[in-house]
Amino acid sequence: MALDFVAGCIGGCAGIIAGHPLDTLKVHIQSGRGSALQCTKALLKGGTLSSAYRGVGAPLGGIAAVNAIVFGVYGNTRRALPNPNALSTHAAAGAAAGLMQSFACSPVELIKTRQQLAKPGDGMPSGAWAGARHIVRTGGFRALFRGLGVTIVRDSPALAIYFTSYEAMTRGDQSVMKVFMAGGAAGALSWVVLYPIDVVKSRFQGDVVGKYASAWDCFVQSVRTDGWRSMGRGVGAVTLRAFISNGACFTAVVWTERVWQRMAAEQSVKTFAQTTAMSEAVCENNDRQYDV
Ligand SMILES: NC(=[NH2+])NCCC[C@H](N)C(=O)O
Repeated sequence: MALDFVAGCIGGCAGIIAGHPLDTLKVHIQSGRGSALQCTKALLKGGTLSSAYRGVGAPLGGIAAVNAIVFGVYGNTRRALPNPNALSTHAAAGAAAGLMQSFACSPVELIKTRQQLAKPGDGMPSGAWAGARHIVRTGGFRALFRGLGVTIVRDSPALAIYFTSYEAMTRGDQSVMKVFMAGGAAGALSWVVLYPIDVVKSRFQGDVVGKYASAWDCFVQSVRTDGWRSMGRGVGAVTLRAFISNGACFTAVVWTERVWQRMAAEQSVKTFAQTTAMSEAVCENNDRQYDV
């Protein structure tokens, strides 16, 4: 359990760091800032590491909470179901995890999205906590949960697909290359299938002026003004991001598990040696005392 959590956190951080610049590109394309090429050029103009990582604080800071929920709910649901190894069980446990993590993930992504889209002079501070406080101050506590419903609709099926496809691809051999490829493919699949929902979510959460009354209204208005094609815009960026990010994530998870297990094994060898040395000392002492 503790291992799942530590590995999940290290993996999550690796995934975020590897994927954030492409995530920002995705959000810009989704929000209608231009084509993939135009947005890439505009973002590269920023040119610094700090502009590439603007908005990374909230996901990085929130990953512990999000992954505690994801891996906790996923593991416990799996074990509670009658057949923990069936693919359908992985799917059900993934869906449950996706539902529960949305309550943490949605506000985290709201702060991230607002910071990624912020322009100078918007008054949006760059730190994660300052960003949260700004949102609460300007829109009340409820504003922090704008987009919760659409996050649930995206992430329950997404995490079912994610865990089921990863499991199906890694049965048997777990070499680093295979883990990276399977993690990447599972991540990419989980994003591509539900992509239009993510477009609506980014647009809805990025809307600071209250243009959209609800996520549904955001969908209707977006299709009406920007056409159906707007629902697929940015899918290239998201696929690349998801592949790199989730490949890195699962590789770090498996690496952490291996290091942990090796440390645990070394520890038990040490404990065994200590116990043996101790009992030998006791024997010797007895021998001396009783003169045998
Ligand atoms: N569509 C999803 N939410 N898929 C689950 C993958 C989550 C993973 N942390 C990522 O950001 O890629």
